[in-house]
Amino acid sequence: MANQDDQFKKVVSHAKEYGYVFQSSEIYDGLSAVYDYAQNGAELKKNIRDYWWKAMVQMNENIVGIDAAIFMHPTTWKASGHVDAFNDPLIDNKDSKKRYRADVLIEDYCAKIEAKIDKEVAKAEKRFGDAFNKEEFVSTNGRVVGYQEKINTTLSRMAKSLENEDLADVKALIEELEIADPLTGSRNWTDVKQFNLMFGTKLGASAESAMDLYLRPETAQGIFVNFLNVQKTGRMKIPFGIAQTGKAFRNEIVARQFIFRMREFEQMEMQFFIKPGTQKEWFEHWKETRMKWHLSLGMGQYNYRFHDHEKLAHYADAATDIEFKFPFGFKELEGIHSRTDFDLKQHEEFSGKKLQYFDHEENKSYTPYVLETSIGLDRMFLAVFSNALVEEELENGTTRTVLKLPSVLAPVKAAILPLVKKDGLPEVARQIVEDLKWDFNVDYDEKDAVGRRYRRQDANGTPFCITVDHDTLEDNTVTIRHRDSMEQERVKIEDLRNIIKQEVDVRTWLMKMK
Ligand SMILES: Nc1ncnc2c1ncn2[C@@H]1O[C@H](COP(=O)(O)OP(=O)(O)OP(=O)(O)O)[C@@H](O)[C@H]1O
Repeated sequence: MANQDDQFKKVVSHAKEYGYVFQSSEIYDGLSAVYDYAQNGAELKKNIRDYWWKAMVQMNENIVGIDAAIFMHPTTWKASGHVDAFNDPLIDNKDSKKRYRADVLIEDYCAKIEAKIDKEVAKAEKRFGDAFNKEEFVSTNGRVVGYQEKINTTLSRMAKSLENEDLADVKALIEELEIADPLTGSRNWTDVKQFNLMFGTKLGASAESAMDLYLRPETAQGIFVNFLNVQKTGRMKIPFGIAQTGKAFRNEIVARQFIFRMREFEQMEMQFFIKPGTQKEWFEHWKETRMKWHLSLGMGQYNYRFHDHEKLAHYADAATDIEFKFPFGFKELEGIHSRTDFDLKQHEEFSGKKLQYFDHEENKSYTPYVLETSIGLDRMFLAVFSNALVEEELENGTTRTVLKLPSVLAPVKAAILPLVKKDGLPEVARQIVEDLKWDFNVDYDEKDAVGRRYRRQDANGTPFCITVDHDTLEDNTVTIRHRDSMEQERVKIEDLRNIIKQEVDVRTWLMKMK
């Protein structure tokens, strides 16, 4: 656990030190769970967004993108169910005055038991060596079976109580399990209450005419209310999708883990409108397609897993999460939901407008079913960034910090370095910058010895360093150094553009989805 914590701390401090993520309003001591993307972070974020947009919109003839407003008519949120049901159960500790999510306290309790199971497994693995059969061990070892049962009964009781809105039982469970405030150890809890996560605001100048509004807690509803507009003006035929990226806001009770859980964040969502009855096939299709998108970035298959939901939201008939192994364990990165016709039907009812599709092949109208893929851009940023940050032991006994970002996403694609600040080398290097900047985001760096500059660019995730030396003046060649292998080769200046393009081009990466 200490290792995971250390790794996570390194991620957070590296993100600050190299201009990726800053605490918002830091000079005023920050604002809890709100972050700003800095000069490199903004580029990385934009590149992730573009990579998603190209895979979803540009590569699919039947998917189009929109950009709906953050403010929406307040009835939208009544229809969607957010006003009544977008709640988290909260509990306060009377002594520490700290507020927690009751379900998270219980889940953390279970995670601790899970850690005990892992410990037992590791011990047994050490004892039995190659003869160890994990599956058999966890299903027969008395202590492990007991732990597992405890987790199962706890989680299923919690799920049932939450579903039945039996908040008294959630509190009873916390008391029975003797769960204490993680900060102070106090068990002096208030009752569990529901807390709506939407931020409210007002539209209009005078108090009398002002209208209560919400900041959208998800981007999906902007797609649903525009469903017919897009379908008609784009002459879209089912099956088709509408995608959008944009800010969403949730007043999370406990926002923690850096940019994993924020109060202002960005989503990349796509709603795919389909014929009723075909949702199972499309659910499988999008599960597979979205996983391929993740794997195309080469961040290791073992870092991903599906988590199929047993307990479904009221609007869904199937749901799965793509979980990623963050520095603090496997957690949801993306949700794929089969949302039935719930949203369109609700908006029909609340607006009084028909939101149906006329199917020319079947010669009838129906309310389409919807398959949703929804991923948090900030979470994806954290996945990419934390996975990329490594410390490597080098042959000469030193270590280097390197940010092995997928080169298609790296903020700066190449750094151009004159070996020395004289003899006309800076001028040649500047000329290369002038030439490459039309195609790529490149950096010019002449400060410090070249070895230090290499290290700086490694830590910044720059895939290529291009060094201009005295031979360049003779034969128009430069040294190009590859970030991950540290290999260097001599190439012609005129070939640089193609060499870089081949490596960082979206096409090269997205082709891996095929
Ligand atoms: N507070 C948040 N901060 C950053 N990203 C978020 C936040 N809430 C949701 N997301 C992202 O939006 C995606 C889709 O939203 P969805 O409503 O399905 O999340 P969720 O199931 O409420 O997430 P969680 O269970 O982690 O709260 C999530 O998979 C996640 O990547």
